[in-house]
Amino acid sequence: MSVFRAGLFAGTVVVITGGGTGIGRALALAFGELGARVVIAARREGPLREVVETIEEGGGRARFYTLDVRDEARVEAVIGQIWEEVGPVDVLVNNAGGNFVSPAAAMSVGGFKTVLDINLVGSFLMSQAVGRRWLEAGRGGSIINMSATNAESGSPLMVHSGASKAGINSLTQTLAVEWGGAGVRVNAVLPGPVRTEGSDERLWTDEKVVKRLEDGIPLGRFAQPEDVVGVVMFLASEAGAFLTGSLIAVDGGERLRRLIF
Ligand SMILES: CCCCCCCCC/C=C/C(=O)SCCNC(=O)CCNC(=O)[C@H](O)C(C)(C)COP(=O)(O)OP(=O)(O)OC[C@H]1O[C@@H](n2cnc3c(N)ncnc32)[C@H](O)[C@@H]1OP(=O)(O)O
Ligand SMILES: NC(=O)C1=CN([C@@H]2O[C@H](COP(=O)(O)OP(=O)(O)OC[C@H]3O[C@@H](n4cnc5c(N)ncnc54)[C@H](OP(=O)(O)O)[C@@H]3O)[C@@H](O)[C@H]2O)C=CC1
Repeated sequence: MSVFRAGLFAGTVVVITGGGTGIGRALALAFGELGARVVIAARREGPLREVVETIEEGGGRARFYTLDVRDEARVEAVIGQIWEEVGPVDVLVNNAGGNFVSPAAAMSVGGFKTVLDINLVGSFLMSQAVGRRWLEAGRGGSIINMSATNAESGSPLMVHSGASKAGINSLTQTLAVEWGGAGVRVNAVLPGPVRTEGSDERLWTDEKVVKRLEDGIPLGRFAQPEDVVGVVMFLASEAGAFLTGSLIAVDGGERLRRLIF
């Protein structure tokens, strides 16, 4: 049961990239439960189809489109299709993301650019395709970018991810200012470590590291995808009507901890 009121997002079209797994999946299910028309988009059909079926089994409405957020032509085509087939988008959640652990000195420029392209360029392309249509139609909307706390701290072995998320924070603030007059709000959520399919496979593979990280989280546990949902709902709803350009950490206090004593 959601703490938000039933039907909060009825009549609202919400697009979530990377909505087939992890944080994006949790968001898709939550928006579906609150009445949104949920559109999820990522590369693999299997996880997307499962989420759409789960939402529909619960009485919600959802559909999926396959796309790579790095592919400008495909992004433009899919956003055009969504406008025609589902309706004008109200909320865009740029959640698709990639990361892997590598010492900076050993990372290929291809690896560095790959993560920049997915996280930063992908968020730009999606925001541009949706934002252009909002500006042309003279209607507002809400963009929520999935950043991370490594944007604001030194997180070794993630030089590509940290740089991309810092870029996302800047993108968030600039678009908030540039499009604010048109009624477009742009905010970012910064999770700390979260257990998800993608991160368990690539980042949190060593249980000793997980335990050490967990011991350093003031709220005493690792985040689950559901921990990120509430703040996104808040930002997407009328309760967030006067928030734009805000960067909100959701990390149980992890970023503040200094192990001195
Ligand atoms: C503590 C405080 C916490 C701080 C708080 C916590 C902050 C965490 C922040 C973020 C967390 C997350 O994002 S968790 C989300 C994790 N989920 C995901 O990553 C899902 C999507 N990921 C993917 O699809 C892949 O992993 C990814 C590599 C990113 C993209 O796949 P692609 O098929 O496009 O790319 P590929 O062709 O395989 O690879 C492209 C290039 O990258 C290189 N590459 C790929 N994997 C590599 C690896 N493991 N090590 C080295 N290099 C690698 C390849 O060699 C290629 O280099 P060249 O041959 O030289 O070109
Ligand atoms: N887990 C964590 O510890 C943290 C995660 N985050 C951020 O949260 C977001 C979600 O990550 P999380 O749920 O953990 O990871 P997941 O790997 O579970 O989810 C990432 C999703 O993004 C999609 N995706 C990846 N690359 C592309 C692409 N090029 N085009 C379209 N879709 C793509 C994937 O689907 P597919 O492979 O089918 O394309 C996948 O569904 C990311 O932006 C991540 O950086 C932030 C802080 C911490």
